[in-house]
Amino acid sequence: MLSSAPMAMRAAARRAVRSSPSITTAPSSNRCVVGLTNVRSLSSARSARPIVHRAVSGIASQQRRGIAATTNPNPPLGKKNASNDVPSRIGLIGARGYTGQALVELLNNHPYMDLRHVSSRELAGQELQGYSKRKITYENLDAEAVLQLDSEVDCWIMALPNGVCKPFVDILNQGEKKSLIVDLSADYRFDDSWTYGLPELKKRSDICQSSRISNPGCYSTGSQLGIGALLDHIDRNKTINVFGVSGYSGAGTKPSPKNDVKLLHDNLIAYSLTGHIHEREVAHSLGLGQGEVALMPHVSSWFRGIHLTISIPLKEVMDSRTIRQIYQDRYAGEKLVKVVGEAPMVKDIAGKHHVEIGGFAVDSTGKRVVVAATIDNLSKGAATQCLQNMNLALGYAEYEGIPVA
Ligand SMILES: NC(=O)C1=CN([C@@H]2O[C@H](COP(=O)(O)OP(=O)(O)OC[C@H]3O[C@@H](n4cnc5c(N)ncnc54)[C@H](OP(=O)(O)O)[C@@H]3O)[C@@H](O)[C@H]2O)C=CC1
Ligand SMILES: CC(=O)N[C@@H](CCC(=O)OP(=O)(O)O)C(=O)O
Repeated sequence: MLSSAPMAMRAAARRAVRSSPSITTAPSSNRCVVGLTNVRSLSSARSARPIVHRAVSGIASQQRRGIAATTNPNPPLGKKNASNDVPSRIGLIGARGYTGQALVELLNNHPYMDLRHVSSRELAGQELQGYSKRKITYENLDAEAVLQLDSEVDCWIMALPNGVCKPFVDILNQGEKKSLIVDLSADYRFDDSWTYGLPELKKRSDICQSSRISNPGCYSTGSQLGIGALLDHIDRNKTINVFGVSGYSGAGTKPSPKNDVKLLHDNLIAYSLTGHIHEREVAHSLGLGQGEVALMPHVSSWFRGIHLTISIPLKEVMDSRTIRQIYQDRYAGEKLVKVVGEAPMVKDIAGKHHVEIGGFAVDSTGKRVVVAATIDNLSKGAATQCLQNMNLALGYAEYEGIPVA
């Protein structure tokens, strides 16, 4: 919950901070140093203590919020710095959808984030349910309206279908204030001016300093974490095959055969068996060539959770134990990746925030391993990863507000 101080008092405090004559712009040369220090702090925060108040405060995020760098840019863990009393103000575009709902739930439990605006064309005028920190009414916000509200928001989350959020991004790009934008769609995942927010495999320091974060989706995140640890051992002349089955929430709320519960009953539907956009995304992001990864997606009758069976060709003979150890070493300390022995089950991952990787069955040649991974498409496949990225970019401890099992 947010602090119990009345809203008016906190608003006055925020105005005071913003209008402070002592506010200056930190020299750009400081940014990288602070960013790197942040990353070190984050690692120690992860291993050292469960509760970290706004222990790291990214210069980039302070500048976005009009707050000067403090003289001590890296305050001790557990101590608040000057900006800590001011929760980050969040706008959620596409709040009616499945990922939007998952984000509302997470933000409701985040100690330093304050949801301010939620948009839905269908629910405009209705009260947002499941958010207890304040009363919020759904608004129908177009791009112009979002720009008008930008001064009241530190971070916009775009939880819109693919191909819809460009006008919002374009208009915010024109504005002077560079609020953080995290986009859940696939629209900017190949755009080099955006940061691809997969913390476990990319540079956290880049995410910390970014104001445009493209959030990888469910198949992409599960596949990359399932393959990424073995990159140095893959036979690049052969194809990595990923057989995936998703729960139907992966298809969103817009009615289609892929979320038709009647059609899915006792059924499994294969779709986009070649050329799915996430196939290209996985290869691109892992630094592999087109055609090196084959993704075969399916959807079935459960609501949330994805199972991925990944067959990886190896360039040398390896055994199961060695491979499992490679995964354990690669993901040591990562709270949202669990390496297990047996192939994980999709029923165990629903509602959880991590990815589980196991199986590690090596065939009789010793040159092919089959790895199984499970991920909740709405959590680590979308909302949890979004919050992880927001925490990093807004200067909070990476797992703040994320129930880590
Ligand atoms: N579902 C999943 O498991 C995952 C989804 N994603 C990605 O996240 C994004 C959101 O997915 P999801 O929550 O499932 O989608 P939903 O279909 O459940 O929700 C879409 C949301 O966008 C709004 N919306 C739809 N069309 C428009 C439009 N033209 N203009 C403005 N608002 C619109 C809808 O509200 P309203 O119609 O009321 O305005 C709704 O709130 C997608 O890009 C998806 O690819 C990523 C990972 C996993
Ligand atoms: C069952 C189903 O339809 N799933 C979606 C994947 C959802 C997802 O991964 O979202 P991103 O598109 O943002 O990555 C699909 O195949 O397009």
